[in-house]
Amino acid sequence: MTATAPAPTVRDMGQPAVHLKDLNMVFRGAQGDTVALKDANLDIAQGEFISLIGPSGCGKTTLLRLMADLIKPTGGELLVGGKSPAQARQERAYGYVFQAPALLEWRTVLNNVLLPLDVMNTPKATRQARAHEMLKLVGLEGFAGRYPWQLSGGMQQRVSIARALAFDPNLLLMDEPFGALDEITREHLNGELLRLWQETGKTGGFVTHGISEAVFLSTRVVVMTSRPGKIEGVVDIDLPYPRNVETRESPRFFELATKVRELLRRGHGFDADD
Ligand SMILES: Nc1ncnc2c1ncn2[C@@H]1O[C@H](COP(=O)(O)OP(=O)(O)OP(=O)(O)O)[C@@H](O)[C@H]1O
Repeated sequence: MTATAPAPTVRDMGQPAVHLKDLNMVFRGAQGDTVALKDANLDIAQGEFISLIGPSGCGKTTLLRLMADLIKPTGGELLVGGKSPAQARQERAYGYVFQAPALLEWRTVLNNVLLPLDVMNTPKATRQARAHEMLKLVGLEGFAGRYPWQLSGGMQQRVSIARALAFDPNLLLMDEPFGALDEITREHLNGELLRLWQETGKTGGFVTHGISEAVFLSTRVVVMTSRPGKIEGVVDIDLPYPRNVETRESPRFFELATKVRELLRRGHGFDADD
């Protein structure tokens, strides 16, 4: 399905959804220190969709994990919705989707989506309705009774997204959710994710290796480089909505993809002619 909802209102410059100021993350190890993130500065506005792109090891997952309070920064400032990541986590301000679907094989699709609601003891009367609503949102209402192993990889990731949205978080963090899928399935799911983002008005943080995917989905693409991991540049994606197959074939799409590619090449130390 292609996105048909009206363009979202982004860049609400009130309280940023995420605020990074000189953020640093150094992993200390027996073999020496790894500077996974150096002096990162970024504000993500409410309702934006930001992609993080860059070579392997440049700190994309680290940045996402910091936002999700899965690890603590070694320096700098990080606020999620104006609060510390720990507080944001307690208040269920974000949902997290991992690279692999991470579903419980012995629970049905519905019960996987219900899991966080069960754990948090959400009132029983609303739990089921909420889980069904989320499955509908990701286009899987007919699969509630199936088990994860009966679904394709793409469908499993949609269940993961439904589960991450169960608490109605403001921020949806996704770490290469479609990385293992074939190109056409990924393009289809990009369209679905864009629709979902527009329908829900969530703020999106998305890690990817795909330039097309990043440009198609995002309001801005954050290009990162490695050794040490840092933000090399940010590309504004001014493609109109709705975005669809034609969007990917438009001259502006190619211009923006080229811009992202040039920043990536600069980060790699390649010249334009290499
Ligand atoms: N828990 C950890 N302990 C030690 N080093 C770590 C840890 N997590 C990440 N690193 C190191 O930090 C750097 C950044 O890793 P990160 O996983 O954030 O990169 P990435 O950009 O997401 O890579 P990829 O695209 O391959 O997933 C790497 O050099 C990695 O080895």
